[in-house]
Amino acid sequence: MTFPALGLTLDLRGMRIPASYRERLQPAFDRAFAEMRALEAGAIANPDENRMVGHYWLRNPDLAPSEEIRHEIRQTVQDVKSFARAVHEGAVRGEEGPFRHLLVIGIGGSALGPQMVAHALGDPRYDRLRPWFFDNTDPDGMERVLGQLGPELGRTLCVVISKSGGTRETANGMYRAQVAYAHKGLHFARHVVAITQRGSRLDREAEECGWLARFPMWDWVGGRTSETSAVGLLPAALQGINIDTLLLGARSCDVITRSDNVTSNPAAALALAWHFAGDGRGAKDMVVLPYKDRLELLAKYLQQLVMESLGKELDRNGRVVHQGLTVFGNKGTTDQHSYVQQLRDGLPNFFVTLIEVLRHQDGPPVLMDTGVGAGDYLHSFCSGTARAIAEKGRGVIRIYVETLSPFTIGCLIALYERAVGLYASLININAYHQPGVEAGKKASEKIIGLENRLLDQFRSHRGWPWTVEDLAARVGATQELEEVRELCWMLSQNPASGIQLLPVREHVYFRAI
Ligand SMILES: O=P(O)(O)OC[C@H]1O[C@](O)(CO)[C@@H](O)[C@@H]1O
Repeated sequence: MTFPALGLTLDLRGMRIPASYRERLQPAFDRAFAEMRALEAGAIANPDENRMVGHYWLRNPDLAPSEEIRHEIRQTVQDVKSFARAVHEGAVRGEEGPFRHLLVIGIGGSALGPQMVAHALGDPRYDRLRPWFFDNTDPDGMERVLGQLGPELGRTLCVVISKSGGTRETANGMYRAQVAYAHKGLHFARHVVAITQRGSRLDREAEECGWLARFPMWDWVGGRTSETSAVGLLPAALQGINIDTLLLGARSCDVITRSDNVTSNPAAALALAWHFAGDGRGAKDMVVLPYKDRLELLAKYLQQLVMESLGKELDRNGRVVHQGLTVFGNKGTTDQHSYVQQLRDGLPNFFVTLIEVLRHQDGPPVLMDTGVGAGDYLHSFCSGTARAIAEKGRGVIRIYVETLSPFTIGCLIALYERAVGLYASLININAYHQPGVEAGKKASEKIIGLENRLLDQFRSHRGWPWTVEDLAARVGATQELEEVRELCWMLSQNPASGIQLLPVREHVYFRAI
């Protein structure tokens, strides 16, 4: 199927989907289309959290169910653009001059979209602000970024993004940044904006401390579908990317993927292909291989969009189903020299999506010694790999986009958002909550609590050599012996903790020095 208005072609012939399979799924598709219509009209499509699901409104506010929401969306886009303009013109500037760098602090849906878009559309040679990211609580990762920013911190604008406003990794990133500014005698508040829900902890801090600006997130936008909200738009606009065109790409794709006809709706066709490949149970993994360096982070972005949405224990009727669709991939042709060997000859537990950008570069190509350009090779490897994999009976989806631009990126984002939503309806799961993520968060809080109790114990008995068992007993954690052992080991490997490991014959002791 070719969509000239999108500059996009989807070729599913390599999936060999029998017409009878589509016909069998037609009633499920009819339901999925009806559910999608209801979702776009403002139904509580995320009943577990009692929320509407409104990412499609972000690029077409007229669709939103109330005037208040329509106004907020429009106003936010205006505010994003005015703020970015003021930054670019130097009207809003850092304490040491006009902003030249952008440090985005966020995680998951509050980082992956901005990272993917920055990588796809930016260029350090021309970016208005150069983007950097804290997307983890890894101190070494943060130091590496700060080290590179070095003397430029006073010309670095931080964008702290957290829908909930309470995500620990993001709070740590923000705290580390605050310390860095303070260390240089700079005021953090004059170099930072927040994107979060009104009234969240982050929002309150931003307001109380007089940050440069605050932009809203809403409970009806999920993190993994937030690229067309301020979460994605503000970093992109600051970098100098045309966000109107990105929104237009998403809106144009929405128009086409709103069709009720599976054979002419690329998102529905993708959902059909995923269903066929994995028998509606995710039995086959989805390998995403864009043949384009700039799209290297697309698979990582789609990994969250697809796996956090579809990886669910229960269906919407509360039955245990253990659903999901595993996504991985980096970029072609590079991956051909890595795991593609297995794709052709090994376990047939996957289907592959090859994404090709037909225009290779803006300027004229440098011809290779063979008389053609490097991009011609990129095409030949993509096409050759598609054939080689298909020859072995493995499923191949091909997506062609004419050029890589803000329009195309908006279009790809919208295409996959809709495909995920339709597929979730087909398999009867709620794509818009993520109950599983909470378990890990709660467990980690307990471990931090245990670490604090251990440190208190160590500090109140400096020099005393403890066995793990004795320590666990002293802090009331005899049931968590493994956690105590891991913590002591981890602390002893970080000299700043002041905890030492003392091997004495066959025993291991730990002590505070
Ligand atoms: O934007 P927040 O609230 O900081 O959350 C970040 C990410 O964390 C998650 O809730 C999962 O932990 C994602 O769904 C979300 O994108």
